[in-house]
Amino acid sequence: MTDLSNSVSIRDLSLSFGAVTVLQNLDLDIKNGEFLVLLGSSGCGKSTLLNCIAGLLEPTDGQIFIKDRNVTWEEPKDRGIGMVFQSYALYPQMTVEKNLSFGLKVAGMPKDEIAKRIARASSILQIEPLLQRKPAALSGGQRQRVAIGRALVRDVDVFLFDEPLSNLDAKLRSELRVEIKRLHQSLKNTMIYVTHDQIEALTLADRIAIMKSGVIQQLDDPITIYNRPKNKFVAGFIGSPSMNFLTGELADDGGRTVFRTNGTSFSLAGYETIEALTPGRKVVLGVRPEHIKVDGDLAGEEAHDAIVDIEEPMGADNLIWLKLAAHTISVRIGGARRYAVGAKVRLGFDMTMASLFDAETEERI
Ligand SMILES: Nc1ncnc2c1ncn2[C@@H]1O[C@H](COP(=O)(O)OP(=O)(O)OP(=O)(O)O)[C@@H](O)[C@H]1O
Repeated sequence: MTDLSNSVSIRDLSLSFGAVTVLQNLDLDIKNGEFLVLLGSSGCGKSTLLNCIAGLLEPTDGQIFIKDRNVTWEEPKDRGIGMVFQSYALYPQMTVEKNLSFGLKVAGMPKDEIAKRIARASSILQIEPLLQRKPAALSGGQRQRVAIGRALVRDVDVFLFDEPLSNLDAKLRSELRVEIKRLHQSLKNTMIYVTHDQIEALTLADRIAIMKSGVIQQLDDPITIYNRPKNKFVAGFIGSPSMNFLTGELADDGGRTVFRTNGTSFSLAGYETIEALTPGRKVVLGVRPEHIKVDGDLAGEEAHDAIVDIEEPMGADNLIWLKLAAHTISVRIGGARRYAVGAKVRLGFDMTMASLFDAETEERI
């Protein structure tokens, strides 16, 4: 049976650097074996939160529990965590093997146990052929594997990753991403992973915590975050190109409420039973590029006139940017379908997949 108790619990955590408050009264529970991604743009406080869990920063207030033990004031080495940084942080003068064994030796672990752990970690990470090399003779991807190995040999409860793939080129990044996922599937340890890369977050996470200005905006599984974003910030942060936002208002159209912008009306499928849809309310309609259909597939559906502005063919997909009244809209269609710039087309919005936000609070309706 899966153990659903918490691995890491953060209670009422606050941290300020002098007058600058980075985290304020933050609560977060991470389950045993969970892969939790802290996602947010630069400066939102995700590294600060990770460093508090690691014990590299002292919180101003609040508590941190790992496996039900209050570790708020414990040394990093006593917390049962292993940390992997963006910068690898390997000892340049030591071989890979020494880099892996050093911490264990200092802790007084018997030689044969150290050898066993290095053999296991280097087999999992496929770095056996590199053990006698020094870091300077390794590629970035290999160095990061060794850095992960150093956390692995310590046999920790919780792995903490701080943007571990940011220094690698795009191809290597996607390869190592798959390996980290595989590592989690086989080890089943709790992993907390900081990134600003939404693809890493969507592909790796069991749950994503999206942060803005030190506050968790939404904590959910990737599909929920993608399809039912809690507010306009989350909706716009996840998804590339970004969700289309149309500002307008609700209006009464012969007894049913519709969304109206620049004289165009959109029926609100899926929202029929929501009482908050008062005519006159200012709202923002959010629709992802893949939830808009173009021409052909529109038999009998509500359609809106638009003009093709720019085409961005991307191989498997074709991204087209269109002018719809005063709005610029992006639509993702199959790569084989091409449109001439200036072409007049008709768009169908899949309103069952759309999101409505209050224009003022930006919260989901
Ligand atoms: N020692 C410090 N003194 C003052 N302010 C700091 C200090 N360390 C971090 N900050 C501030 O705290 C905020 C959060 O920083 P943090 O590094 O946690 O952000 P982040 O989301 O991880 O961003 P990045 O991805 O750029 O690392 C930032 O505004 C930063 O300038």
